[in-house]
Amino acid sequence: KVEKKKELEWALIPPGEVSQVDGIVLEKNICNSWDKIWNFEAKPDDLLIASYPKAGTTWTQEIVDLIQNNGDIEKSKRAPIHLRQPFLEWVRTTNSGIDQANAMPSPRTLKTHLPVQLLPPSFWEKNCKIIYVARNVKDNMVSYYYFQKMNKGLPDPGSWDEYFETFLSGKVVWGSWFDHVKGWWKKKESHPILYLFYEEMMKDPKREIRKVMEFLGKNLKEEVLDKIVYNTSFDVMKRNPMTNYINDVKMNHRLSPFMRKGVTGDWKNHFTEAQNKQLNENYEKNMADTSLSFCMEL
Ligand SMILES: Nc1ncnc2c1ncn2[C@@H]1O[C@H](COP(=O)(O)O)[C@@H](OP(=O)(O)O)[C@H]1O
Ligand SMILES: CCc1ccc(OS(=O)(=O)O)cc1
Repeated sequence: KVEKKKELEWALIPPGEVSQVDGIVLEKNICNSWDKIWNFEAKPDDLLIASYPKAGTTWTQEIVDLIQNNGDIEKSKRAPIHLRQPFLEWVRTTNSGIDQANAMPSPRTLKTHLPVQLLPPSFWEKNCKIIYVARNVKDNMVSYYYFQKMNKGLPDPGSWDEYFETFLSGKVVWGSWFDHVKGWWKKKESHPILYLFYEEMMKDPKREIRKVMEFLGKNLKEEVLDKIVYNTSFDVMKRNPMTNYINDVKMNHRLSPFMRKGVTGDWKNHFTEAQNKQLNENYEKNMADTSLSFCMEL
């Protein structure tokens, strides 16, 4: 009965409305608050975790939080991840990521999905450390499709075939995957950015966690690193109410859980042969001007 009530309540929530900032599709709430977001005052000791949506942001956030807390699991369970690390551009009627960040003591860790050109300039001026995480386009697209289906904060994605075209056109919330990953990759040349890959995190989580630790200037014992690897594994994070967004009223986990599959190569279960060919051609064209490369299967 409770489940049925929740289902009805979710069905009544209108899907997210969008508008644009400088040609980038964003949630309408974000566009309406753009001046406040753009003028956000970063501090030199802020750490920013940036990504295209569904690239492994939450995974990276939990790794960072556990490193900062020397692997203390209980400390990382102090609050849901979006309260521990405010989502910079997130806006709701009574609250926003900016308000949360402004009310927080330093050192702060923040999260954003903004493309590099829309990041508030104070992050560059204050030379803040940034961790960017990227995921191969095919799995990223599949994951985003399911997320748009289950999250009423975003527009309904339509059918898979429709979404495939929308995604490739770049007219999805937070913009083109290609421009996002390339823009942040380029910025790495002039700014302290640790650029991580979801697929590398899957292949060797301990190696990637160590990279994060070194970037943060920490030195943790091997057993602490092992503990972090275990507690940030997909199965553990899926069961952790502080990382699985289970209490977010806009998300319908019965339709598709936030912690969905956590694998590389699930795109093979969704792409038709024709779609795979179209994407490969599109990929070649769009990635011709970058040294960035991705692994599509492990
Ligand atoms: N610890 C973990 N290990 C592997 N994948 C994880 C993970 N935690 C979250 N994910 C996956 O990362 C994606 C969500 O990314 P984000 O946090 O950026 O929204 C989802 O992918 P899938 O939908 O492919 O399962 C989710 O399952
Ligand atoms: C629409 C708001 C929203 C909420 C949560 C999100 O999660 S994630 O950043 O993709 O992990 C994204 C957008």
